[in-house]
This record gives sequence, structure tokens and C-alpha cells, in this order.
Amino acid sequence: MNKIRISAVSYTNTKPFLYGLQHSDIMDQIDLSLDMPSDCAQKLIDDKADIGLIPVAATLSLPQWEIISAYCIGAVGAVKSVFIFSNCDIRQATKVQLDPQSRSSNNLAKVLLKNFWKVQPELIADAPDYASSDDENTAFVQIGDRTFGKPTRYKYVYDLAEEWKNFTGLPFVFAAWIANKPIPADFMVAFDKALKFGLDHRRELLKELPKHPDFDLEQYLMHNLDFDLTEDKKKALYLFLDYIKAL
Ligand SMILES: C=C(O[C@@H]1C=C(C(=O)O)C=C[C@H]1O)C(=O)O
Repeated sequence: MNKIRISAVSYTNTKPFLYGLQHSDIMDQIDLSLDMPSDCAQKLIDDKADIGLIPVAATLSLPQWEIISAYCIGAVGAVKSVFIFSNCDIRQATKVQLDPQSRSSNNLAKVLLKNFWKVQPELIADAPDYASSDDENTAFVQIGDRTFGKPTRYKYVYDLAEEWKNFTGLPFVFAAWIANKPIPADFMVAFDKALKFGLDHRRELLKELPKHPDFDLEQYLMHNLDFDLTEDKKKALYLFLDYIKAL
């Protein structure tokens, strides 16, 4: 049988899932690659992967897709790794530079700017150095491990999962395990069992991970990230997709 090709996110947020997969027999059935989120999405769109932990915003570019797991990369309140960093209040920003590695958070920023903050800064998708600008009124989106320790460096810091909660009262789903074709049911059961093993062993995993001097990894993996794809998170996911379609 051909191996099932899986693209997972290469950030710390996905380490519990990797721990579970690497401690299970399912590794023999899969061909696993670790990619930045925008590439996870592109691999599923180009049919270079069968399953991806993809930014949920990218489902809008897939002709066929199905959620195949009860787990996700989500948050109920502040997530601590998805931000708009700014030197001015976001309502005064004239430009917002987007993170090329992101699909969901760039869209979340757009949804919040339009519907929550009700402002229309210029959105820049391909800034040569998107995370730095001399201009006081240029803000930027950034996701993942590159944000660790950064919130103290900016005058205005917006945690986008927290702002979404302020806006909608709902949790948020950044990425979900999505397939672009039917996947055998017995594989899905074994896959979720492996993911759950990883989540249940986060304390063991934490002992293996390098320490960050200015970031609380334990708080992040145990509390800020919320991995259960609950009914409320699904509701938030479909609401988010509706907001993106209306941009
Ligand atoms: C919480 C995070 O969620 C992520 C954000 C994503 C996006 O913006 O497209 C995609 C996958 C997740 O890794 C993060 O990266 O920090």
C-alpha cells in the first residue's frame, strides 16, 4: 500500500502531535514532512500531500476537503504566538504587513481590521522585510516561534486569538487536520489515537524541548494552545470562513 503523505506544521505548536505520531506504529504507514503553514496548505492544494495540518483559511482554495481529526491548533483566548505588533495603536496604522508563512492569521487580521477595529489600512502581502519598518504607522502580523519573546519589544501588541474572542465571544481554530481525498476510517482512528497520546504526554515532551529564556513553553503547550476541535471551535471555523468570503 502507498504511504499516506502528511504535511504538518514545523513550529513548536505541533510538537505534541509529532511526539504522538513518533511514538506510534502509524509512522510505518505515513510519509511525514514538516513545513511552514503556507507550504502545508500549498501541498494539499497541489495534491503533493493527502492530509495536512493546514491553515483553515486555505480550505477556501480546496475543491474537496474533509476534517479528519478531533484535534486542531486552536485557542480559547490568548494564544501567545499570533500577533499584530505595532508602534502605534492599530486604529492609527496606515499599513499592515502580512506574514508570508501564514494563511489563517493574515486573514484573521483582515477580518478584525474590517469588522472589529473598523479601519482600512493598506495590506501588504510581499514586503521585502515584513517584520521591520522605520515607519511608526506600519504594523505587521507574525506567527509561530519567531514571536517568542517579542511582545515586550513593541508598544502595541495584539494577540489575534484574544481579539477574535473579544469580537465574537468564541474560541479560534488556526489549523486543522484536513484531507483532500477520502481517507480510510481505520487509519483516521489510529491517527487520532496517536495524536491523543502526544497530547497526553506533553509533560514528557516539555522535558525534551529547548528552554526559551523569555517564553513560558509550559504555559503555551498546556494552556494557551487548545487542541480539542470542539463544537464551539467548529462554529468559529465556519464563521471565520464566512467573514473571509465577505472581505
Ligand atoms: C498558533 C499558531 O497557529 C498557526 C497559524 C497559522 C496561520 O496563520 O496560517 C497556521 C498554522 C498554525 O501554526 C501559530 O503558528 O503560532
